[in-house]
Amino acid sequence: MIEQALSIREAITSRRSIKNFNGQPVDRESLLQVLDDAKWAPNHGNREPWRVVMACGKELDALYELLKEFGVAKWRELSEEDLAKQMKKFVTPGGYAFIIVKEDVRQKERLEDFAAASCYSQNVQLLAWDAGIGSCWKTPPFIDNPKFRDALGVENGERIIGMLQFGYFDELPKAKPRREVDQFVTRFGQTEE
Ligand SMILES: Cc1cc2nc3c(=O)[nH]c(=O)nc-3n(C[C@H](O)[C@H](O)[C@H](O)COP(=O)(O)O)c2cc1C
Repeated sequence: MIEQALSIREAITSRRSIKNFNGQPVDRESLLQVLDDAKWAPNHGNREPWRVVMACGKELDALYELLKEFGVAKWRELSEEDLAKQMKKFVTPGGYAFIIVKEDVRQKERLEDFAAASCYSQNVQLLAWDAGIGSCWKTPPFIDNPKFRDALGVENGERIIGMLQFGYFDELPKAKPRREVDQFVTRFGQTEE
C-alpha cells in the first residue's frame, strides 16, 4: 500500500509533466498499484473502456528496441553518440504504460469512452505523483503506426491514446502558465454590455 501524502488539490496543482527523467528504475508493484487505483475513474455505463500495456524492469530492453525502430528516424545511419542522444528520452524513464481505449462504432459512446480513458490516465498521473513518481503523457505519431500497434498487441477497434512514461527526476519543472479563472468561466446568462 502506497501511503497518501498529498491532498487532491495539492496533487492536481503541484503535478508537472516530467520530460527529463534521471534513469532510476520504477518499482513494478508501485506502478501496478497506481494503475489499479486509477480504475475508479468515472466512465459511462461502467464500460471501463481502457486497458493498459505496461513495461517495467526486464521488459524495458525489448521496448527500447521497438522505440528505437519507430521513434528514431534512420537510426541505422546515426553514429553511436547521436543514437544515444536520440534514445535518451526513451531510456531514462523507469516505466511505461500504453493506455488503450476501445473505439465504439457509435459516435457518442466512442467520445464518452475516450473521455473516460482520459480520466483514467489523469488518475494514473496524479496517483503516481502522490507516490513520488513523475510522469508524462506522450502522443508520438508512431502510436498509430500499424506495425507498432501490432508489436503491442493492439487489436482492430482499439486505439492507443497515450504513452505514459514514469520515473524519477532531479529538477522539478516550472509550472506552465494557465489562464485566470475569469478568462475561461462565464456566468450563465451573462451577456456582453
Ligand atoms: C493528450 C496529451 C498529449 C500529450 N502529448 C505530449 C507529447 O507528445 N510530448 C510531450 O512532451 N508532452 C506531451 N503532453 C504533455 C504536455 O506537454 C503537458 O501536459 C503540458 O505542457 C502542460 O504541462 P504540465 O503537465 O506540467 O502542466 C501531452 C499531454 C496530453 C494531455
